[in-house]
Amino acid sequence: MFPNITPTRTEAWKKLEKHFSEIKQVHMKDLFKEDAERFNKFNLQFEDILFDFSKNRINQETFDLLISLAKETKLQEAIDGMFSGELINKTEKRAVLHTALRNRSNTPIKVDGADVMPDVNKVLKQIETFSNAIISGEWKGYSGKNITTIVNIGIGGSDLGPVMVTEALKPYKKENIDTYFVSNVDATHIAETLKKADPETTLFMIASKTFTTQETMTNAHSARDWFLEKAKDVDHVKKHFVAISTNAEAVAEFGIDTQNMFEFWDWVGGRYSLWSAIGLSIACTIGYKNFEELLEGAHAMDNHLKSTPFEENIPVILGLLGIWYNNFFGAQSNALLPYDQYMHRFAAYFQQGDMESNGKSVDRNGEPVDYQTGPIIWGEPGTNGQHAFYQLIHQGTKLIPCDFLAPAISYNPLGDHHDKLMANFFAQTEALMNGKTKEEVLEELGSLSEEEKAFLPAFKEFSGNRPTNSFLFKQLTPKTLGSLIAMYEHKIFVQGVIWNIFSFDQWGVELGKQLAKKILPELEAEGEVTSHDSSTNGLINKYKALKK
Ligand SMILES: O=P(O)(O)OC[C@H]1O[C@H](O)[C@@H](O)[C@@H](O)[C@@H]1O
Repeated sequence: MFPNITPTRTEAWKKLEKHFSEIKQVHMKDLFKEDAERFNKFNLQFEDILFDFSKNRINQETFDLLISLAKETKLQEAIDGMFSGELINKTEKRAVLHTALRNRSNTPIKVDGADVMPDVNKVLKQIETFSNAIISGEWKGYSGKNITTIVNIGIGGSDLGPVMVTEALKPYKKENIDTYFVSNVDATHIAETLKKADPETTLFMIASKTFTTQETMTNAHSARDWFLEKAKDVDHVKKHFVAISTNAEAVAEFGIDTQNMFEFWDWVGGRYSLWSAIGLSIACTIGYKNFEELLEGAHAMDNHLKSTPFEENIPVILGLLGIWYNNFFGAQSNALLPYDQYMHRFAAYFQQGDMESNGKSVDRNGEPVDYQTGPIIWGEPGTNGQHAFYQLIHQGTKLIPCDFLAPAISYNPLGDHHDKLMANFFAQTEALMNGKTKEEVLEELGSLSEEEKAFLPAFKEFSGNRPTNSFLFKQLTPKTLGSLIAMYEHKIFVQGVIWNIFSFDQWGVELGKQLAKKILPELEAEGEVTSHDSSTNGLINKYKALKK
């Protein structure tokens, strides 16, 4: 049985509250001074990834109490439940098995008594065959030319993962294939993309789990119209349109040959679907072997989560540290700061991953929670972020726990760029931890007037004691990226279990969708709209007047 325990009622939580009142004033600087072994105690190595969590506002007691919180909330049972195909997404009565998509050991995983692995392997084979045919040029467009452009049309989970991964793994990109992503229903997105495409050499991937999403269907129809304007014959559609979906009926209705459909299943959540056929654009961009490496990396992290004691379990510790700041220090957000330009969509990807999963305010019994749940996720790659928002992280009134991520080896070994980049990474985490005292400021101000010395230090002081996690890995290979993504996926899972919320549904995105459907005909009809509140009526009517 999946656990259902209110975290705030556990012994560990009560102890953590008491412990928090004792440790909240303690400065990390002193913790480092007191213990020369602190780094050694609070770092873990997973394959090529070093996880340093020593720059956190914790001591051994905090760590032990957090681990007991995970144990008391029966996290291990929850992990076992997810991996074994239990219907843990209870509000949708579904299993949660993105881990099966990358189950490289191929052990049977059962949903409703049937092993899902044969189907998973069948679709993987289909992805392999198809991506090889596209990359090799064996697959031809209607006029006999090779495919050179892929346009993936999807949104949310059917877009963000492939966007993030194809950007992150650009060094592995096949030279003869250019991949674009269209998500927004704003016509600008598709119009600007199609300017770069030629119908004879373009392949559209219509990616939608439900195949009913308004944005995706609208873009798909516009793409089809654009294609047919030149290709003329509807029979040519099958060479230029493939579908990725769980909804075969809707795919056929759209006019895509179901032979060109790549299936996935309702036990794959949209935001956890890049490992499924939704990853087809990834495989066609970087090659199937590299896509498989991505799966390997994720699988290795899955095994780590499943079978490593919590004390050495990276996603578990990452999740617990997040809870420590979120629920005890009152931190509201978590910044993801990759020092790798290729990872520039990483934070955007986990905005959906984390916020759609844990942005919930009722527990597993349907009762409102009286404690904080999912954080706001944000971030930009370093050093851009440094020159934009780090001011607030260093000296603002909000505590913002940050994750720094970087490779030791750059794919672009140009001059001393990478050392400079990394010098900034290390300097930032050090500065956030140490801060700068009044004495240090005064020393720097040596030659200034007494008046300035009295006035300026208040502004130039840094309190420090701002927590960071550091992830330093050898190089951003497909395998390492797979592990990093799975690590954050599992961090989200761990937190959802402890907060006793359902992490795998997303009812909160429905209301806006429903209302938009209702408003659309009102925009197209003649006359004034009066069916809403005065603000909404006013805006709609102004819009109708302006667009005339
Ligand atoms: O793949 P689909 O079905 O088009 O859904 C796209 C997105 O729609 C909604 O915003 C949510 O349900 C997301 O989780 C999902 O990723």
